[in-house]
Amino acid sequence: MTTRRPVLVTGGAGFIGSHTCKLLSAAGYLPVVYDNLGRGNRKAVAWGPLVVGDIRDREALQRAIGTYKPLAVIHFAALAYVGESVSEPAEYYATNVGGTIAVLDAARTNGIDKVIFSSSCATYGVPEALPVSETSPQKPISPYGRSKLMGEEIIRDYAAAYGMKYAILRYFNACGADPEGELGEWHTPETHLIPRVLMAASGMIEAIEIFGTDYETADGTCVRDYIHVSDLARAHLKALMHLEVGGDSLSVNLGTGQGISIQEILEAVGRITSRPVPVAYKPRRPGDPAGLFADPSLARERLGFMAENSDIDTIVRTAAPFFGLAAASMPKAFGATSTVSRVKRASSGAKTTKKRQPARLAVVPVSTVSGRGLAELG
Ligand SMILES: O=c1ccn([C@@H]2O[C@H](COP(=O)(O)OP(=O)(O)O[C@H]3OC[C@@H](O)[C@H](O)[C@H]3O)[C@@H](O)[C@H]2O)c(=O)[nH]1
Repeated sequence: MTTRRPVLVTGGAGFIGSHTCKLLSAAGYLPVVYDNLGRGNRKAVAWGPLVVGDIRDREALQRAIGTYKPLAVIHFAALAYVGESVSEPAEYYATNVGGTIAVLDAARTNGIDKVIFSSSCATYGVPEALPVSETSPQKPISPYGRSKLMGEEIIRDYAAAYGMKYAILRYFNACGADPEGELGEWHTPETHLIPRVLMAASGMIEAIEIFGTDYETADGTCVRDYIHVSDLARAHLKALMHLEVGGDSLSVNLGTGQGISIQEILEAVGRITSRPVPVAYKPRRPGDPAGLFADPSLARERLGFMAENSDIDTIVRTAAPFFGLAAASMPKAFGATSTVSRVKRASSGAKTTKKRQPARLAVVPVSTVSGRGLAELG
């Protein structure tokens, strides 16, 4: 039996971390999860040991690294709610900046020279142009986004001074769930759009609140770049293998390059789950850019990474069972071609070029629904 090579995965009990651990294990690594379980889930740690510890606890980090001698650190652990970061900046800077420094110090003092860091499209703030490339100015507009940008800058300084190599991965909107049904998205509280739409479809919440229908987008709702968590996991594996063979440090976007509107997600959930989706229209949420999607070409060039399972049908079909919803039909195989193409735009206000199969359910477009009270889609 071959010995699996250990990798320390901070935040490995969380959404993206746990999916990455599953893939790391399949690829022959031993994911050693280091997580304080504050927002992670013990049950999501199934592919290697769990060390319960906080990233701000330098002694506990030293002990974990001393015990397992990982070849690299994948640093997911962070607080990641934009809104909460505005009301609790101290927590965000202590965890996301202070914790990152502690993780980097533990790595470098133990001779670990490979670090993969979870960054975010939130570091770009409101983009000046779309798609957002890595050369776009990073001007975050929330403490969360600033804490991630600070993490990036600290990693780059450490790499220059201490001979470390890094992969900084800027996620766009992570979503979906393990296609084998072993893992899902379970943030507490859940604030992200797709899980909340599924919660509304399953009756777990009264309605999905939609924040703004008057954006300068094709249908008035915000456009985002939703990338399947299994694609994100694969990008981490590629980044790790890139660093292991001596590849240079890199900072890349992880997105699909294509935007999809909230309205299109409502339609997809209604169609795929055959459930009505109660909607409550609300004013815009402060700090939301109208459109945000990635230029994904650098990740393709540097890592050979492209999103393969991030069409909206696959995202909804894999996420739905986690909310007690049966998808009307499951994908033939993970990676099956979507029946719904994504909306491609040169800018958030540009016209759409979409090719859709007719929805099985009558769907009420946002523009024809009263902006007040509850409306039902599907
Ligand atoms: O209940 C909801 C939730 C979200 N939304 C809208 O749906 C879109 C997506 O919102 P989400 O909260 O899921 O995701 P966001 O785009 O705000 O940020 C997400 O991606 C970037 C990461 O760095 C952040 O950590 C993550 O929260 C936004 O336009 C938001 O206003 C709703 O209309 N209703």
